[in-house]
Amino acid sequence: TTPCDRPAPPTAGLSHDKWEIDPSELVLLEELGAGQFGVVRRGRWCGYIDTAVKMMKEGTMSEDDFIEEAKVMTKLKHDNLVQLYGVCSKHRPIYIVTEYMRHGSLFNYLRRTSPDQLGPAVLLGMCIQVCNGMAYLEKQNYIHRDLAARNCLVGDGKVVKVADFGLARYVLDDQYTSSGGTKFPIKWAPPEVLNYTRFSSKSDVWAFGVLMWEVFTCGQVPYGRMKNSEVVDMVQKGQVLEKPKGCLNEIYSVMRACWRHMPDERPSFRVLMDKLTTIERTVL
Ligand SMILES: CN1CCN(C(=O)c2ccc(Nc3nc(-c4cccc(NC(=O)c5ccc(C(C)(C)C)cc5)c4)cn4ccnc34)cc2)CC1
Repeated sequence: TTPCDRPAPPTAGLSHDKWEIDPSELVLLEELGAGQFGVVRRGRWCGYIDTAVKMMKEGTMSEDDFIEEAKVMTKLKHDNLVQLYGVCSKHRPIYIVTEYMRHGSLFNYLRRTSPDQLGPAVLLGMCIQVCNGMAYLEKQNYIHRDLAARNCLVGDGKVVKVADFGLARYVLDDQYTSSGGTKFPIKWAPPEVLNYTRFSSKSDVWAFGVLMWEVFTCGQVPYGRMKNSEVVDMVQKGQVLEKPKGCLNEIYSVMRACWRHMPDERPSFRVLMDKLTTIERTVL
């Protein structure tokens, strides 16, 4: 069903798949950047809804599998998830249409915003918002597979939302999908993913710990300029990221809990929400 106020034709309910967007309802505007799949542009839908439109470069993703999954993704609704509005899949390249987030990725926002605007309370608030979105995905038994500050987005009023959840499953580039590949997000991966590619909500928790480190360092790159192979050795040996400068011990302890070697010993996102909101309420 289209939000364009034109009354949908009587057959719409039957033939029209509600996750399918009619490209004639979309006006494409400026380019926002390029990612794993190609160009992303801002768009206007039905003349009034701001959107981000990923134009999927041919051969970069398994399109039919993704279009099947899009039906499920459009049902995932939470204030801290970037909402998938739908897809334009009747032409090539296919478009993935989501809500628009005006300030871009959390990673770039942290690096470009002056530190006085990023006090501990603001940084903790950002982590809590990501944790909230991830706790909803965990409850839906939905694994992100590439949680990182680059895959979270910032909107009006410093709202932070998790983007591109589950999309990693449809990338065809094996430099990205295999843990030995040059584009695999090694620095956000726990031992069981490095060794067995075993993804779970507990591997998302490990990545969330690294995201917390990215936030409390205001956008530094984890493990600096270390090579992927050196990071793998370090993680296998149980060495983890150091406490960011000025980061409260209570907050660093939560990061450390996310980096426990055994997945089952890591807290769930539900438990992380309680830990982080308790710190916010009592310490900050
Ligand atoms: C004042 N500043 C000026 C500069 N600036 C911007 O240009 C800017 C403003 C808004 C932006 N918003 C969005 N940008 C994007 C965007 C832009 C470029 C690339 C991407 N990401 C991708 O294309 C992408 C991400 C992840 C993945 C895998 C599957 C690997 C996980 C594959 C592909 C997203 C998506 N969005 C979804 C909702 N809102 C946005 C992005 C950039 C930010 C504000």
